[in-house]
Amino acid sequence: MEYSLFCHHLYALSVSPVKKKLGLLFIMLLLWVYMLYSCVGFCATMPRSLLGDNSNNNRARETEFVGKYAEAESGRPDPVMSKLLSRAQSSWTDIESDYDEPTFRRAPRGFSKNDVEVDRADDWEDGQGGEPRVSPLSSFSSGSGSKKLPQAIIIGVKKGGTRALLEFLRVHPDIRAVGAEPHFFDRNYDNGLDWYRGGAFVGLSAPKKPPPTGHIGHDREEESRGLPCPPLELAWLYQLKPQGYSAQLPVWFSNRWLMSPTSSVLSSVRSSELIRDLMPKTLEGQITMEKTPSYFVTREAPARIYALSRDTKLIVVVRDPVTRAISDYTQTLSKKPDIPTFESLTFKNRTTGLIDTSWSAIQIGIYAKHLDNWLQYFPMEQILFVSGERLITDPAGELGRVQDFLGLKRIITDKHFYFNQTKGFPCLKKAEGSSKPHCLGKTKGRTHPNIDPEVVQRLRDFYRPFNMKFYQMTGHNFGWD
Ligand SMILES: Nc1ncnc2c1ncn2[C@@H]1O[C@H](COP(=O)(O)OS(=O)(=O)O)[C@@H](OP(=O)(O)O)[C@H]1O
Repeated sequence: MEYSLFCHHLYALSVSPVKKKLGLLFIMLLLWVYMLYSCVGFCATMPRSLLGDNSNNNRARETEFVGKYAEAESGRPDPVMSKLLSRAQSSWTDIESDYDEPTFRRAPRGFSKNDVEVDRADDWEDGQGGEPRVSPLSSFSSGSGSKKLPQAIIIGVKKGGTRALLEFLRVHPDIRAVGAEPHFFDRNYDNGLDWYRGGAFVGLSAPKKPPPTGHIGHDREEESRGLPCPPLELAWLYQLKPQGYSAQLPVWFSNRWLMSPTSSVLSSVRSSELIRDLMPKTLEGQITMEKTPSYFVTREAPARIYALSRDTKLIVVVRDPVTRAISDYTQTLSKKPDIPTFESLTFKNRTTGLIDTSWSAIQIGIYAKHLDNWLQYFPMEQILFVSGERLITDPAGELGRVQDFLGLKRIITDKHFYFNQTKGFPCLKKAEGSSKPHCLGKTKGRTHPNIDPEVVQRLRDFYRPFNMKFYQMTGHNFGWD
């Protein structure tokens, strides 16, 4: 019966020209609906960033998960997490941090001893903290992997050798590391998790609006190596130009976007004025890492990291606190040549010989005190102490310990290093993503000024009991005394 009805309709269509047209229209409509359906399916499989998926939905789902996790742990809403979660709702375009603002801009009252602690632009400026050497665009367009929050963090110490450790670790195929220091758990915590995982405008002068076309990422180091400017992944910028990026990468410079920046412009652009990408994409089994040495001395950092994940593995590169203090001072001196001498900054009162423990260069080296703060949240087994001294004399040995700690195969061995006589430090035979040898930049391994031996001795005496306590706590004698 149905069959004959269908035949009848077909017959009727074939005879009437009006019905013929109607039938044709109907078929076109069907085709159109089918195409629409396919397109919707395709869009759903596109990377969420391309779709501008900063949607509250996804964030809500994710934050709900983290929040529940934190709540379940404590049995009540976690205030740290609540703050984090509430901030995670803010829009991408609001992200503008004081990431790189040197203290002396904020405090025009002349030199403060502790400028040194907050003035942490060095990694960016020398390019060591630059972009991932593999263009993020490639992973973005291929859609391979996903951005994860770090499972392991190098939390300190400043001037301990943290950059060397991270650069060496990046050679491992199972490690993906953020080049720059995110400073999430100290300065940028209020930016929320999306900022930490994703990417952002950073710096004071970067505009809230994206450039008209692509975007940039560049640092001196990459330029000196002759690499092309790597574009940086930033979802909503790609939305503006989804077909790809231009080889002419615009740069925000002197309050405007330069569409064809010259190399001299690029080399003078402060990294804080670039658009940065944070977490790299990782594949299953790969570990995401970052390093921010100031975490170790940040009171709130342990609780914040714990709130995010109590399983985070922590690595601390420690170095003789006296040499560390001199290294710290040398860094400040390189930026502000007019500062007082190390000797005069060391003492509250030179005649009484009272050490000024409020000076961050001194304060950071009281490792036992800072470690105590971390042990309130993390067990000792979750913290690995790397010797900054051994990292120079036996990098492969220290890297072996780190790989074991991270549960990775020992892939980085002495075959990866050579000692560069000119640099005076071990360097990589091949850096990650390159076939060329790679030493750290000139801000690593500076020549230290000569310090009065009496002052050095006084500092050694000052640190000795704290060092002993630290050896006791870690179960390891670092041999500084
Ligand atoms: N392989 C290699 N190459 C160059 N430099 C090396 C290396 N290994 C360790 N170091 C030491 O690292 C010191 C800088 O430490 P950080 O990277 O932790 O500094 S920072 O806190 O990120 O500014 C730096 O301190 P200074 O010598 O005082 O400049 C170096 O001594």
